[in-house]
Amino acid sequence: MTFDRSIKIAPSILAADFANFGAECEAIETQGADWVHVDVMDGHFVPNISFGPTTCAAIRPHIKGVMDVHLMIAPVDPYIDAFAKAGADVITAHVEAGPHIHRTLQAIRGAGAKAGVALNPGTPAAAVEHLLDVADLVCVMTVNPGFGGQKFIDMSDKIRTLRAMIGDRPVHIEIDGGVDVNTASSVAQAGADVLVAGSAVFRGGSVSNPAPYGENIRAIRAAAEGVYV
Ligand SMILES: O=C(CO)[C@@H](O)[C@H](O)COP(=O)(O)O
Repeated sequence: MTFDRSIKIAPSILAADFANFGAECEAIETQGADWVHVDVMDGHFVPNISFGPTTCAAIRPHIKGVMDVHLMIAPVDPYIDAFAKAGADVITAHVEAGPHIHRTLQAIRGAGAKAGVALNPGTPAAAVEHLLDVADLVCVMTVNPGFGGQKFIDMSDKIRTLRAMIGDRPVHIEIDGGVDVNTASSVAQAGADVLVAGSAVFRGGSVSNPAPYGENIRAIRAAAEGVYV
């Protein structure tokens, strides 16, 4: 995985057809997705249950690019190796998920993946200030995690603060929750480069009619890059 700050669209398969993950991953990549975002939920850290490392391993052969795994679980550390072995390129853990996030990020890198740290809407940017040398990505939640299709919460100030804090370090800023053609521009302007979008990408399409996925991805990308279509 090489680092750059260009806009990357990462569809969340939480909004895909759960009976057809492999084909859905292939469809979104064919339609222009840069990364595939995989939301892992445990029914404990967040009030919803999605899937685990076995599902990640099953979809891995259907993803040519980056598999971006967002762990909404606590504890995290006992499961890092399983997600790394499942083929995750990026593993993101929440700063709120345990007392030793620095150790967790080191363990993710030690397992051979890029290390991401996520911040819930109520957690300030300062929570990652001393983690930026052990992190490859900071994920700013723009919804309270647990469900797709929620209303976007404006975190522009936090994104700007993080962007300044990161400086020249090769650390991505990812935005997750409620990203669509209306919200992509403000988060990109504030300094985000990875935009996770679930419902706004999968809306209107299917594996047998994937063209809307491409239209949705292009529209979000254009909004983020400042060129409205
Ligand atoms: O992690 C989460 C929710 O917890 C997100 O990845 C959502 O799944 C994004 O979905 P939309 O808000 O784009 O529908």
